[in-house]
Amino acid sequence: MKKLSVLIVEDEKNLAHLLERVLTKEGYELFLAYDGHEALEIIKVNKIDIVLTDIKMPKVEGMALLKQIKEMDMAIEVIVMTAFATIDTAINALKMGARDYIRKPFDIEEIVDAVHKTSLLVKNATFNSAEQSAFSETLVANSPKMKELIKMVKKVSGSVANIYIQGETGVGKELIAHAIHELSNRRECPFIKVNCSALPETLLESELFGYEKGAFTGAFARKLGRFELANGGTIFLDEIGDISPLIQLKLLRIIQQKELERLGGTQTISLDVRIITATNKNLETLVKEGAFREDLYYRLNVIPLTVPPLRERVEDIRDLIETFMSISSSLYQTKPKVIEQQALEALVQYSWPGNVRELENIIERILIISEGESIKLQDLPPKILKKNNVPTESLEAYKESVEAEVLKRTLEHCGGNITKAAEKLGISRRSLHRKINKYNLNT
Ligand SMILES: Nc1ncnc2c1ncn2[C@@H]1O[C@H](COP(=O)(O)OP(=O)(O)OP(=O)(O)O)[C@@H](O)[C@H]1O
Repeated sequence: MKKLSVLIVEDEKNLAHLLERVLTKEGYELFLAYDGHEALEIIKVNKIDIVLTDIKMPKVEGMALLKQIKEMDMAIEVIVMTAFATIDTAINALKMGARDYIRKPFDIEEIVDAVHKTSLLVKNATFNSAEQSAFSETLVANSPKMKELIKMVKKVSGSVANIYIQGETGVGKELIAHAIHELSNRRECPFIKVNCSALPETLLESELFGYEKGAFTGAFARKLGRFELANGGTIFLDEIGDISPLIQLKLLRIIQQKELERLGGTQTISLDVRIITATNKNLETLVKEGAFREDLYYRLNVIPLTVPPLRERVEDIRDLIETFMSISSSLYQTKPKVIEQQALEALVQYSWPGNVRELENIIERILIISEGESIKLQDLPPKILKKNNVPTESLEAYKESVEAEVLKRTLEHCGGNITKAAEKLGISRRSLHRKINKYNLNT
């Protein structure tokens, strides 16, 4: 973590240098000013976290300095030092926003303690605002339905209860699960995601619960399971509706006993993991059909959350476009485009079966292939234009134009290196060669 910076404002040079030496040793980055003017100049051009200032000083007096610092940046914490400490000056300083005051003469330890205490506050504030902005910058939630959901997310993030997130494919279930973790007091521990539908039963079992060396043929070394890795934090089990009866039973045991044993192991490991599950299937129906254990369903579904489909929150579309435009344009190093009203209206009318992920993909493609500075109706894919009666090229021609453009950009990005480009595109070198010939990209 970056060192916190402390500015000492003190006209007694010997004292200023003594404080500088001691606080540097304590791990702070130090700045020195011998009067208030100098202090303000330093604050203007440097990122200062804590100011330690004398009250009686030439030029700008300590109280006036405190006022100006707070006007410049409320987040800077100020500790005042004074030889004339009456209760009144102390109270005034605190009223004006000082964090602490210290009476002169003081022990050096007193100053170090006060700076340490204040630095904890600074670190917490920085951390919280970083989390907060990470949360709000990436997660668009302006529609009434999303605002309601976010309200719930904030409410439940503080509890330890298991959460079950429902919602169609691509609505943002994982993003919400992550937000819950980031807003909880588990944020400093891991957030571990497992896609339960991606692995066959035995692999999923060892992935989740881990195994000891020799537990089965091929278990050459101990492997820690995802539950163990998530200890203290959150595990996000995506596509939970797809887990087999055996895994359902093991999961139920873990939730009940709050401990696990690795496969082939005898040691019991205590677990403190919050479980967030998600699925775009209807888990209740699976329970009714006997495919999912009812007792497990109730354990997982302590707090149910539903992420609404995009068609029910079209108010978010404009901001989502802006978010994806800015992500993609920095990825492809191109200028972001603005959306024209007609095009926005067409997007609002579309049904969005693939939800936010589908919008994300469309914006990425438009940024790559469309030429103008803005997104026009004609730039939208045929499936969206169909409803708007806009004549357009055939689907095949459209697909090919996208493919050619993606290949061209990737090749450029990889400096013409076929192996790298093929790897990036997830296709074989042979197939890339064929496409290069097809689209005449050699020249
Ligand atoms: N509200 C939102 N604001 C910004 N981006 C979003 C929002 N919702 C979803 N996204 C983005 O859309 C994409 C799909 O979201 P995510 O993977 O969270 O959906 P999901 O519901 O978990 O999907 P699946 O059903 O396939 O598991 C991600 O890239 C995510 O960052």
